[in-house]
Amino acid sequence: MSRPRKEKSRPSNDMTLEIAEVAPGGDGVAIVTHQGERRAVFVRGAAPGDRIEARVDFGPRPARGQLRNVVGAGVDRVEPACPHTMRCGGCNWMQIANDAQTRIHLEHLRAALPEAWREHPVESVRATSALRYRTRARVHVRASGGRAIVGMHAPSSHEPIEVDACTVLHPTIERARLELEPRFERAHGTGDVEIALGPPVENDDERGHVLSVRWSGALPGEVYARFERALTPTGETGLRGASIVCGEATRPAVIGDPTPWMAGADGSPLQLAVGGFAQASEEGNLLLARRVGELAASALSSVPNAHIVELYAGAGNFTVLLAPHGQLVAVESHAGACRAAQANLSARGLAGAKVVEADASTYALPKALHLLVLDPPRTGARAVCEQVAGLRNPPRFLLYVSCDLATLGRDLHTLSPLYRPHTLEAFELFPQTSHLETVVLLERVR
Ligand SMILES: C[S@@+](CC[C@H](N)C(=O)[O-])C[C@H]1O[C@@H](n2cnc3c(N)ncnc32)[C@H](O)[C@@H]1O
Repeated sequence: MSRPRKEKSRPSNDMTLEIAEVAPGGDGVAIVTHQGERRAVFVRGAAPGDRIEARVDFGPRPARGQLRNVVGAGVDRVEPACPHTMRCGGCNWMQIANDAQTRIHLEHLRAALPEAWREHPVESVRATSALRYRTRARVHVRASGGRAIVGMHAPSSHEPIEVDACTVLHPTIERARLELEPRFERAHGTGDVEIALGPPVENDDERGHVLSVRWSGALPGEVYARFERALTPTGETGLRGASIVCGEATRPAVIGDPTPWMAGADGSPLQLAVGGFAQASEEGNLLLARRVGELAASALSSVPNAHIVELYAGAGNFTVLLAPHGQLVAVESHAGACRAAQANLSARGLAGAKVVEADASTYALPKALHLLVLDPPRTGARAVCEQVAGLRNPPRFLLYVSCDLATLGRDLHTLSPLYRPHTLEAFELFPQTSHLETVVLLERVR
């Protein structure tokens, strides 16, 4: 007599699943029949081709599976470089080989494109470092009873979890992260700390870091005193400055110089805004920004004194490369980023470019425009693309830099009747994660 199948004695939601593919959000997807219905089950931490045991919750749609055990590894599965990957919300693709990450990203990018553009060639640009690349980190602090926990968010949660080492952080950022916990001793409350790099120096080992702290209530004086004592001079790795905003305060307490910096793609340092946007990887950004500059230059090569608008300009990462090609207006909503962009332009003798502090989504585009550059946040640029689609004379070239495939796809659909793809490039700026940076240069068809 054959033994009864083990699955039958389990509760119905403990299942063996075959992972058919990975969804753009990063989860593995299995298709199962549940109560006579075909259901998709999304599982964090799964790789394509995996056979896994999972506890499945059919309540939400799609259903959610919690990975219990990998019983058969798919060909793309690797041993994660970090032991915390299932507890930490930071890197959702540590279990997928780097080559496969790139292949899946390209599949996701193609699927997001308007159908008529899916055969267009897509270049993939690999990150030079797949570990220790993040030059910016946000960590979460919870302090009570004299002790503080500094950690990353758990997946789909705002609870900080402690990790003894983070393999994707740049060594300077990782050192700074590990120094934080004792600095918050005897504090009470919760907070977020952004860790970024200080000004570039010749020897990268001597690069300092800066902190931007946002705390729920008041912080005791001894915490400020610890940050002050930690300040280190240029030429030594350590803290260059901190900006601390507590409770409802609108102005920060400033210790040292908290200005974050990164290497600019034109070879000069680029000042960033405290609390403003910064690309996640300095090294990856050099590849990205250089390419944006090259594509703009090639699009405008036959247009003397071109009119260029750059929306979502940040602190001028691309602005300083676009400004030499014509009359440029850069639009950004963060006041500190606008000041930094202006300073970066002035430091390069490019003060003729105009920086406008405004909402890009309602910014009225000028009638004659040769190039429009967009680098929106993950929510994309729906209103801008609708405005472009309604213009009598849309810009001849549109360069869209995106960090979110879903909103990029939506916006390209709006633009597709007017434009054809000139260049499509996928930048692996966030290795070990499902996130992808995309650069799309479009040329007007009529
Ligand atoms: C993805 S970042 C790009 C910044 C810059 N291109 C860079 O590479 O550093 C998006 C920028 O858009 C800004 N932003 C977000 N919403 C905005 C809006 N409605 N209007 C103008 N700028 C906005 C953010 O402050 C941020 O600086």
